[in-house]
Amino acid sequence: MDIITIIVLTGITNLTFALYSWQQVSNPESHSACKSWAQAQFIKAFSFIIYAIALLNYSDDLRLIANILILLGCWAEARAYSKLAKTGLNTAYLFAGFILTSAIFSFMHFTSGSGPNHTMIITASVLVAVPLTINVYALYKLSRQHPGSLFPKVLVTVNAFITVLCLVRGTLAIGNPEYIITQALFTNQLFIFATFISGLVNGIGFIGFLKERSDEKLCTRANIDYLTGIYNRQYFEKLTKEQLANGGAFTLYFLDIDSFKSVNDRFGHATGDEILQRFAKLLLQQQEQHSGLVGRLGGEEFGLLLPANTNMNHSDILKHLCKAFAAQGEQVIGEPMSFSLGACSSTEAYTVNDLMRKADVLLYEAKRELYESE
Ligand SMILES: Nc1nc2c(ncn2[C@@H]2O[C@H](COP(=O)(O)OP(=O)(O)OP(=O)(O)O)[C@@H](O)[C@H]2O)c(=O)[nH]1
Repeated sequence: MDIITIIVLTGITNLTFALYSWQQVSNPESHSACKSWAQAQFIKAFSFIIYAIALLNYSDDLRLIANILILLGCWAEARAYSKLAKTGLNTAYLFAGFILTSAIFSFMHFTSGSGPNHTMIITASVLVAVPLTINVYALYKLSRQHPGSLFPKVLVTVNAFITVLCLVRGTLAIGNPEYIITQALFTNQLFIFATFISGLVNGIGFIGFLKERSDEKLCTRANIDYLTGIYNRQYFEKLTKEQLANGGAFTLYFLDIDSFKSVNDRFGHATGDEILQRFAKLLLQQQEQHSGLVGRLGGEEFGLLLPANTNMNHSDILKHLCKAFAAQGEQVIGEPMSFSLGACSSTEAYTVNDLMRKADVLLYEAKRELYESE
């Protein structure tokens, strides 16, 4: 296929990906890197179209502009991948990289003689390989962060491939005046075609990864209690059921904050919310320390599942929780807070419903005793 046709096709591919990811920017589940990536694709699409026009019109000035835009697009893409993988690479450094590579490119452009020539192929190939190497680094980090996902692996492979291809192309052009972009050399055509295919795979990989992440976020959100950030009743029940089905030995505790209505009535709903959040935080600490499981069952009622073989006695864990919650109450409302509990061991129930019902009955009895003693 003709080189200019492939360049135009590459531009159209970039434009399609740019429009798609730009549309995703408003999706609340989407990643902030989506916007940077869309910007990079717009710049690349524009630059390839300009490049094709420059070659058709034999315009050196347009070719310079197109090449600088290609460099900008590549650095913008490196910025998007750096954001995605949280490499910590500052945008200012990446922008400085763009300015430096553009300055080198412009200098080579004006000193290498008119028209497309092999010196410019060497220069462009080496300079574009710099942001591409940053892409490879960022995407390698991303694939380490998401070992279960195929998309970062595809992205790192395709970016590594195109980086090597750039360097091979640059090396082939050294000392070979025949090597000009418009020449129908097989390796030249192959390079342009490989760029097109890589751009295609790159876009599919990025969009696939974004989609996977947003699905994951939605799924997590559906399982999390909005106020406290811990599992909601439905998911807590599901995980408890799984533990029971797997023959796990544990005790399920139902914890209910005492006189919570009066906190709302006296100090306001926002203070009540804060108490709930602080209690959930204390429970989360127990989950982490003792490989347990916590969830908000509704209102001011929480579930805590502790494995039978914790490194600390269950009653000591609960005493510690009581003390910590009383202290939180002192801090927020100037009075100690307390909770009542009901418990059921996995050896005393066959189904999760049975387990929860037994814990609930004991919790109800504990509450009754509390009111009788007051
Ligand atoms: N601030 C706040 N209050 C909530 C939330 N969900 C439920 N509540 C309130 O929690 C209160 C629960 O009242 P009760 O069931 O009587 O609980 P209590 O006052 O702790 O009484 P006992 O459980 O019997 O000790 C109600 O006033 C609900 O409006 C929430 O998300 N935030």
